[in-house]
Amino acid sequence: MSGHGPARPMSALASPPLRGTAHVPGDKSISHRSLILGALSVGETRISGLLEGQDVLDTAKAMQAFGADVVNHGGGDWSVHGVGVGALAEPENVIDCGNSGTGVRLIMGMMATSPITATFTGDASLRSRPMGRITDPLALFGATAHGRDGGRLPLTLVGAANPVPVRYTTPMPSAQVKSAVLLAGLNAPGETVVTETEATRDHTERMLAGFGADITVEEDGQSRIIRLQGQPELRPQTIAVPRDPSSAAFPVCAALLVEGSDVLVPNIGLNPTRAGLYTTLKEMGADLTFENLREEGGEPVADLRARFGPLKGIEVPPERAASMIDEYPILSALAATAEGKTVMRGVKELRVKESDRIDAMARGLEACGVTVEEDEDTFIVHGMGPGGVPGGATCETRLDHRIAMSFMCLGMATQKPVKIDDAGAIETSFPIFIDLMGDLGAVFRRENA
Ligand SMILES: O=C(O)C1=C[C@@H](OP(=O)(O)O)[C@@H](O)[C@H](O)C1
Ligand SMILES: C=C(OP(=O)(O)O)C(=O)O
Repeated sequence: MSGHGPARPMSALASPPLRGTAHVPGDKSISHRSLILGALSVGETRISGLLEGQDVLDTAKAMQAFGADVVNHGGGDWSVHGVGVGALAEPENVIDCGNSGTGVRLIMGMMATSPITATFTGDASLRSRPMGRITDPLALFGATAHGRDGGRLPLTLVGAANPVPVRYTTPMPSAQVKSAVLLAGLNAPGETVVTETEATRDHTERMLAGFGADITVEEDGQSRIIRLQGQPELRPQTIAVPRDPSSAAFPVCAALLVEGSDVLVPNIGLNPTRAGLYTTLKEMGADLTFENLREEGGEPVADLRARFGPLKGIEVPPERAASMIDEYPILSALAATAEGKTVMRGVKELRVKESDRIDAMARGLEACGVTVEEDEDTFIVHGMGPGGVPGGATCETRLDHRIAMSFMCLGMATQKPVKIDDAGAIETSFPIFIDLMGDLGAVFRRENA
């Protein structure tokens, strides 16, 4: 969907202690990949716990356009009858990936080595995001992209008729770039090798192995070399999607923000390539426990319990950035209520997300009375202590779900309410956010546009 209708302003008021259990939705990264790999397997892939956020629904629709049969059985249960590697149909219309960088970038990778052409677009946020980071490596396989200035959407990708395998080192830490190259490598004859110098989320590698691809990963510290043999026959799978640690971050951090809170967030995927926020919170002194640590579907899972308590500002090291890249907005909101400053280094990738997240958080926090400092790659928040943030501002959300949810959480613990100009983007990743937080005790108020 390339837009979400009229703006929906909303305010967060001071909250009583948050109490209860928060069942957050399925992991967004794994949900996209389940649909895409399902479409590339011959036969039926069954998925339970799929995230039914708009980003993933747009990917489901795209898979239909490429020839897969995607069925929603209700209650998070979906099935995909795939066409197989190398057998994608040419879409009859433009593929609209809405707000989703993951969706459009992985799908471009998926089709780049098939002899078909597709045109991609998205909402104003997605149309502003760089796609050259994907189309450059896809050109090495033989695909051709015709996009707007800077490789932006709308963009037409002409898949390679005679693809060749590729060796590629990702120039920035990006699981989307790595995954696009691996998905393209699936239909290239021979071995495609992707090297990353900083480890990023590894769901694509894990899931490709699960679907029967011949893939190996050699790790050397932070650096990883991934080798994939092209043209496998992928086997359909039964997938139980773990709950999303990036969504769990909101009820967890809200509990750490609001005095007297005690919240349980069960069944959270804690893949080490995703869990950097939780390490950071512990370093800040958070009362956070991991109960029932176990393994489910090849991913580590635990029940998180967060209780309010004093937090101190810390330095978050740059090498941790990839493992918590989507959590910096909520961390910066939380940091505003800690004692002392929180320094986040190595975070320039935040500038090319759904919005420039450093700028969006900086301007909103300043409007709420918080002192911040920034340069291209660093963000510093000066904490004002529990109850110390004035609030009383309207924060721009810029079509960015994580900015919207971060300011809604901050407003639960500010002296005056915090208003956001539009809650609409929250639907992309966490459609039940408002109700779930309300059930824990949060007080949100819809405002007039
Ligand atoms: O591969 C993925 O599922 C994702 C990778 C990350 O993006 P980058 O690859 O651009 O860092 C992350 O921000 C996004 O929410 C999901
Ligand atoms: C960056 C994000 O998503 P995407 O890149 O898929 O739009 C996110 O969910 O925070």
